[in-house]
Amino acid sequence: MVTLNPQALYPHDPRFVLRTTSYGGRGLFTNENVSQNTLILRCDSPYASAIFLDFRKEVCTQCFAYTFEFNRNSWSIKHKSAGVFRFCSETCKNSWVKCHDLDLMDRVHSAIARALKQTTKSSKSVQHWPSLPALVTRESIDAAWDMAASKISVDQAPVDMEMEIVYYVLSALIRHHAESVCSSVPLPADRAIPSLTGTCHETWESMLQLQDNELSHLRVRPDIFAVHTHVFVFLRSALQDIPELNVYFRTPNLVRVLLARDHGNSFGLFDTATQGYNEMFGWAMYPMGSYFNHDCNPNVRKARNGRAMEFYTTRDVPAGSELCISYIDTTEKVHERREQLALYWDFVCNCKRCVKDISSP
Ligand SMILES: C[S@@+](CC[C@H](N)C(=O)[O-])C[C@H]1O[C@@H](n2cnc3c(N)ncnc32)[C@H](O)[C@@H]1O
Repeated sequence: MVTLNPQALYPHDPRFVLRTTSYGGRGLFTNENVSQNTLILRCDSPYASAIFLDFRKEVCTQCFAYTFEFNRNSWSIKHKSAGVFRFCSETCKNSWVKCHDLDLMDRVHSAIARALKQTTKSSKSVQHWPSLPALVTRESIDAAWDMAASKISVDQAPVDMEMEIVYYVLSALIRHHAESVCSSVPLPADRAIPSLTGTCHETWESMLQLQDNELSHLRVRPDIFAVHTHVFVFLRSALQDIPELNVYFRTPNLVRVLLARDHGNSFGLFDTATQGYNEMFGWAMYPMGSYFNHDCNPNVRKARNGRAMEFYTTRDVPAGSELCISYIDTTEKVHERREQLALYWDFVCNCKRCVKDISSP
């Protein structure tokens, strides 16, 4: 059971406070006047992330630089571990190497490769799998998870989209393991996890404090249940001989709470060079950045800066105001904006601009 203590979440910065809003759970408010273009939050590194499989050769694992922005086809600097990780420079490769337990990474990636060989490839999502009943409730989701978790292994390999979630979950669990090692045996300074010492203190605990969107999401997308449970059973079977990680699969709880917070809280990773249409090549969770509610006339904008996500005010903001970003393209008309927010974010936007636009179309 997670105890929500929102006030304790921004202890490092007394300028901001989390409060419950009348319309959309908690929101982040400023205690002071903030002038335009102020950097109000910098999240140095995501807690969990994944690059879409199609982009793995083109996106730097460390700084997320995208080859397209540099007129190249792929990054050639690889880490020997299964050839999965590509980097734009030796500096990025070295930064990544410093923050990872390479022996563990090697064993995990060999285990995943072995598990993939033992399953059959299919272009369809998992077949003959427990599904959710028509009435989706907490209880029915619990029962369906128990049923799915009672499966010992899977015959069918995860499809590409599921493999991306496999890597996303792995990134979080490897990080969670590193935190537990850090808290018992402090790592030498040059092996410290950067974002634990950076502006934001992202931890498993800060991930747990995010809004749980499992029920609302599965009501809209019940098909995602098979995806999540397939990922869990596949990973549990693949990692059974990895003692550092197999402890996280004794029950589905850890993977489930992580995935329950992925939807609705994670950020798309987009290229930063293109004007107008930006290409999305992956997604990432920056827990401290996930308290900004949406507004169609936002006073905060987000900007990815390498691996970091930064948040800047778009105008002068008076003390006491809520700080909001936009989750969508706000140049769209009100009906399109509301449709997108309902479809992808499961809420009806009632921001001042939407209310005004609806009453005077
Ligand atoms: C990234 S979280 C923002 C923080 C969240 N309110 C909380 O308490 O953790 C996104 C979720 O906040 C709520 N939300 C954000 N903006 C909203 C809005 N304009 N109207 C209604 N709900 C909103 C929705 O539940 C959405 O899925």
